[in-house]
Amino acid sequence: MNLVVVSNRVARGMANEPMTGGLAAALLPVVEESGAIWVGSSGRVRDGAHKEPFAEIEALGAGALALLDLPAAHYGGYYEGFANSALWPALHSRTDLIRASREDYLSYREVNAFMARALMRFRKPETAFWIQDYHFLALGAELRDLGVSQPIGFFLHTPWPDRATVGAVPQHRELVTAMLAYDLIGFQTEHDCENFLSYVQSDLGLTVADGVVASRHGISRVAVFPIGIDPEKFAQQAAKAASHPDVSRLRRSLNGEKLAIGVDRLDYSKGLVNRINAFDRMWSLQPSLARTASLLQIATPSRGAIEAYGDLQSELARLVSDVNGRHGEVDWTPIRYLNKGFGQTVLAGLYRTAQVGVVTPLHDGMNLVAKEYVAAQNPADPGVLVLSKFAGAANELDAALLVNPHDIEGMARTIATALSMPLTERRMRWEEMMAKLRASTIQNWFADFVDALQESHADKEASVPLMVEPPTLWPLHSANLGARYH
Ligand SMILES: O=P(O)(O)OC[C@H]1O[C@H](O[C@H]2O[C@H](CO)[C@@H](O)[C@H](O)[C@H]2O)[C@H](O)[C@@H](O)[C@@H]1O
Ligand SMILES: O=c1ccn([C@@H]2O[C@H](COP(=O)(O)OP(=O)(O)O)[C@@H](O)[C@H]2O)c(=O)[nH]1
Repeated sequence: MNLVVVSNRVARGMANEPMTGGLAAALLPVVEESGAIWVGSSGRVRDGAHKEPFAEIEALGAGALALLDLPAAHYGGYYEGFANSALWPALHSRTDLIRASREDYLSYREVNAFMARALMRFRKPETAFWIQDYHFLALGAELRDLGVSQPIGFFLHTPWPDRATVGAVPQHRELVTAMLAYDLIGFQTEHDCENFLSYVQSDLGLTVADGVVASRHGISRVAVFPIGIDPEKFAQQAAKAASHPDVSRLRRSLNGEKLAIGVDRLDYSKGLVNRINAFDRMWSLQPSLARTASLLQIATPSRGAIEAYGDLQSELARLVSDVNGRHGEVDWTPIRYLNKGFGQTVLAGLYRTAQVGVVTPLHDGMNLVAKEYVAAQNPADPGVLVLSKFAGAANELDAALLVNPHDIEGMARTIATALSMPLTERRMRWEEMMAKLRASTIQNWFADFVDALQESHADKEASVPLMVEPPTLWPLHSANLGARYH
């Protein structure tokens, strides 16, 4: 099989450069090993690109990376507009932040159609396409319109919210209908899957049986594939990074003080404000923790051209300065706040230096930082993970100290508990979490999805004759909707 992986964000094979987000970080090693072609945005735009797609192609491990210049006229409406100001807030249940214009939607559809045309260059008879994330909900349907009959799978890295929240996106019906062109639709959690199937049944009136949806596109299988990391590789990196200058400088600066660490894109879904408020509350409730425990918060700038992100950056800067002003001492800064990115090797060393990892999103598809923090720990003296129950990672990492990020006082107490947890309990919890990470690696995730895609496609091919007479074989909930979709 010849695999073509498509995502908006791609990573080049440079381990010492900061990754922009978990999708690129997770895919890089597996795409490198698999020999797939990875197609994504070059980050540059080009006038008239839609007439003739331009791709710079470079080697990536056993495969290749194709970096496409996206059409200049539509890039803003697609990326900052519809993808990140309509879909992202909706998918993270922030309907108050949705900014959805018809123009942006059309740009989004233009870029999906453009990507489909660009992909034709990589299509062979044995090609399977694997499309990543909310930037390309309609790409499968565009490919089918171009006559692609090969397997096409889709994986969503973010949460999929409840029906009412999906319904807040004006074009929800068109988009979800387009998604049904995929043979396989993967989600991070069981809950996301259930929400999607409930939408498809109730809002589109389609039949669902055993996770399989029947629509005018044929059948699509919906299943859960929780994304993982390579825990052994991360553990090795963390041990090696102890001598990295940034890591040793951090250790020296601590003077025996305990450290909590947070590493996030500067995004409103990550619960950064709530987290800082929880530390503020902790130092107020337990003044003995002042001077003895501090927070290192790395908040990597993200999507800075979008107003909600700019507002959050200003709010956090004010909040951190206020907390440091109130709790700080001449020789002690409670929160070290960094607005920059680090390479993963250094990050691994920073995670291992910290006694507590704090990951407190309000909603998060998975959150790989939570998994990386666990993998980076010293097995003889592991740190404690404080994890939001609203991160996808909480399904597997239930031996973490799970918190509700809306409960500031509860989080403050839990962080204090984590800072003083005895070694036996830390080891017990860490071993349990590490076993889960080893059982569900990024390599397994990749292989499981690709296998399931082949199977789903074979099932779809076998089911085509059945679709000729849908009313008998695929009874619908409502005759009206049936007429529209079959
Ligand atoms: O590409 P950007 O706009 O800079 O954003 C970075 C990525 O953010 C999101 O990452 C998600 O994928 C992770 C891996 O599955 C998951 O752990 C996390 O919960 C998600 O938020 C986004 O979904 C990606 O498309 C972006 O590239
Ligand atoms: O300065 C940084 C901050 C983050 N990351 C990486 O970015 C990814 C973040 O993924 P996560 O799933 O936690 O969240 P996302 O940003 O994708 O929403 C992780 O692999 C981090 O190691 C990085 O390389 N450098």
